[in-house]
Amino acid sequence: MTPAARISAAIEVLADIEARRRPAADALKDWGLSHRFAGSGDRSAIGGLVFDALRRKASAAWLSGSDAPRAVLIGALRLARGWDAERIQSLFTGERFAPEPLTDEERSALTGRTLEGAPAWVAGDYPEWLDGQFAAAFGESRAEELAALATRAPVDMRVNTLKAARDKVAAALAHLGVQPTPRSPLGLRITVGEDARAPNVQSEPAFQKGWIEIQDEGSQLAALLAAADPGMQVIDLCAGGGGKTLALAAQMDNRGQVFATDSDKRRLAPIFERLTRAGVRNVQIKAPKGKDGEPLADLRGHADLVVVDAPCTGTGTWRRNPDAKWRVRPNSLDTRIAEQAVVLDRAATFLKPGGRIAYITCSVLPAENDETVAAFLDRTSGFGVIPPAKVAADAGQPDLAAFASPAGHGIQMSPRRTGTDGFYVALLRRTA
Ligand SMILES: C[S@@+](CC[C@H](N)C(=O)[O-])C[C@H]1O[C@@H](n2cnc3c(N)ncnc32)[C@H](O)[C@@H]1O
Repeated sequence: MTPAARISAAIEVLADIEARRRPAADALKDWGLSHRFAGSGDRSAIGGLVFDALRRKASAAWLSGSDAPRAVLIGALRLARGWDAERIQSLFTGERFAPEPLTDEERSALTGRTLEGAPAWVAGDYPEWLDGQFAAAFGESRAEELAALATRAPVDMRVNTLKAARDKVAAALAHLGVQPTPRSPLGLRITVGEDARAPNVQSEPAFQKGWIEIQDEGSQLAALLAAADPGMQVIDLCAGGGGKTLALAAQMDNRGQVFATDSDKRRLAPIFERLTRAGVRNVQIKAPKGKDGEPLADLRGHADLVVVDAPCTGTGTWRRNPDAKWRVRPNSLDTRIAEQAVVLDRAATFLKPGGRIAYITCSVLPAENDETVAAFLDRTSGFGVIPPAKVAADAGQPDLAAFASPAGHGIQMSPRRTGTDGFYVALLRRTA
């Protein structure tokens, strides 16, 4: 397919997402199935265009003066890819498979309109109903913070220290242009280029040998801040596919024990193969036992550390999942907040005196970060917050102390602040 034909296809997919209110991944998959001539390069280029348009949907519509899929894509080519009117026009020729030529209005919008005077939710590309939450999180800099969350994320990997050192892995992946991550001592990063196409890291021998896991630097830092030491008894209560479990086991150098569980058995499925590939030997998977059964009942009062990588809205990962930001609804936020309370109350039952809960989300909303922690502390005696500066220093990341959350209970990362996804981490110690 020509570059122009890919743009026409992306407009078609955006129209389908809009008309049928369906997830972008489903619309892209269907498009691929009904256009079998398109190769994998075409499909990934079209996906890149669609995701760039979703990242900048509100600001692109503002610039173009219309929220029609074609207008949004034109605006996004300018905003996300820095294309000028001439370059855009060179592809909008109306020739075979190319989109129709730019109209006079489209051309004048491209050259004349700017984001000056746009409200924060337009400049920052987020749903207006979340403005109060972002104002509480970031104050006057919320448009800049959210604009950073609307950029493309790099591909980050965590080096598995059970099997390899970072230098060795960097040498093995030199052909992908990897660089060390700025903060995590375990991370390597590949910056994604203008065409938004990321290399297929999973097909690399280094991946297959278990030297690396794909994990955002913020997620790596969250695991480091949890400070699991060799020999500890650790519970990973929301283990899901095991991203944090693997990081904790490596930090513990395969010594001590990690008990990994999740309320949804299906989510645990990938973990078994991942543990084997990574050479992890100190993890026990505890599948959930129906509605009321507690698979960790014999660990009550025993754990040094319970990691709660909580269910959340995922606002901190909008760079990677831009579709999600236009799909999040007030009732889904309420549901997540209720789940967070349940999981924190459950976590508290496993700690021995002096033990800690690491409460982690990939969200930047105070409602599911500081406010969830504050509500837990209000209803639970015998717990206190470990000051973020101490948490940061103990994990060998003193610079993160500068990013304390608004109420000061945790550390709030973000693309603009820390160059990572928007992870939140609070450490709570059982004092009695
Ligand atoms: C953010 S995801 C976990 C991601 C995972 N830790 C990782 O690093 O790949 C949150 C998980 O919490 C689980 N969850 C939701 N409510 C729960 C509960 N009450 N107890 C345990 N797990 C729960 C969900 O099924 C989901 O897998």
